[in-house]
Amino acid sequence: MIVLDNVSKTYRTWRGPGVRAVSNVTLEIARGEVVGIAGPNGAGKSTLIAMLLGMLSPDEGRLTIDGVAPRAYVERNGVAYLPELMTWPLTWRTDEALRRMAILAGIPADRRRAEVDRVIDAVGIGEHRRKRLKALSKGNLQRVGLAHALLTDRAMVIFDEPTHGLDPVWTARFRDIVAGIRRADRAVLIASHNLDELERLCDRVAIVDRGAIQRVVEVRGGAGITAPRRWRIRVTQAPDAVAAAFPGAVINGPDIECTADVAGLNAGLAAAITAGALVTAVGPSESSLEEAFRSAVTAR
Ligand SMILES: Nc1ncnc2c1ncn2[C@@H]1O[C@H](COP(=O)(O)OP(=O)(O)OP(=O)(O)O)[C@@H](O)[C@H]1O
Repeated sequence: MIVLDNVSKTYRTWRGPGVRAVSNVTLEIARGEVVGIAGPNGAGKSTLIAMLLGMLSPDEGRLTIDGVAPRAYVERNGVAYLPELMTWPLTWRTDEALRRMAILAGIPADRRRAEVDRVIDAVGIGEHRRKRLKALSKGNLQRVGLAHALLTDRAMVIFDEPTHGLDPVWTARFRDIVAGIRRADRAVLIASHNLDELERLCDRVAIVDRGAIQRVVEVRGGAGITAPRRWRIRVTQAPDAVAAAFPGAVINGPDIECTADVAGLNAGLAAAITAGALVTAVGPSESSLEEAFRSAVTAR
């Protein structure tokens, strides 16, 4: 559905060579997919999103959505977009703001009230519906933005830092909301600094740095199960038995850090338990996305 073919964008300045914010990005996003974009500050995520929304044009390469330029696509079909920062007048009241957005989205008058109620309910802001936006907390304002994104039935959904400002309960609920909007005919793109969130929500995550895609990581469906990775094993008894079962393992306080694939992990644990280890917890020492991010992004 979304095709970026060698897309680049440079911000021109009066002096100097300008800033090449996006550099030769090639990526395809199909209907049915949830794709993440991760990258450090200034990596080019917002510039990519602005081009997908048709607000900026690439100055090299080709970017199409359903075969047409983004601006034409968005004008024809609309987009569900949650921006990083809310830009509506803060004197608007929550329900009135959403009603205006419903009008702009072309929702017929007889369904408008029900649709606004539905999204207010979906993001749990019923008690704030008559408040002015300026009186809302940051997290509740973010939920209003999310309500707006849920208001329309769009095939392209773009979330920019969607859980920014949300408390842990709503961060978790947001995951359910994304699970609910995943659909076979819809492409969802999520830009976030929260790798844990991207790992839980997305099928693939593009790691962007200095304007370029450094890696695309498959994060779903047990991808990488045969690849060795770092594990952290906690024991209350016989840590030496665990260390002995994993060549190169390091005992670090109550934890043992080791490297193994999933089959090796199970075999090593079985041997350690037989040798008297009492295992209380086992988990990856860092997520595979974190590992990929760390190796793909140049420190600065
Ligand atoms: N209007 C602009 N004029 C000139 N340079 C810009 C402009 N907007 C962004 N840039 C530069 O382009 C590069 C990419 O910026 P962009 O905002 O796309 O990054 P980002 O990944 O969204 O960053 P963040 O995570 O901090 O939001 C940065 O070097 C930034 O300074």
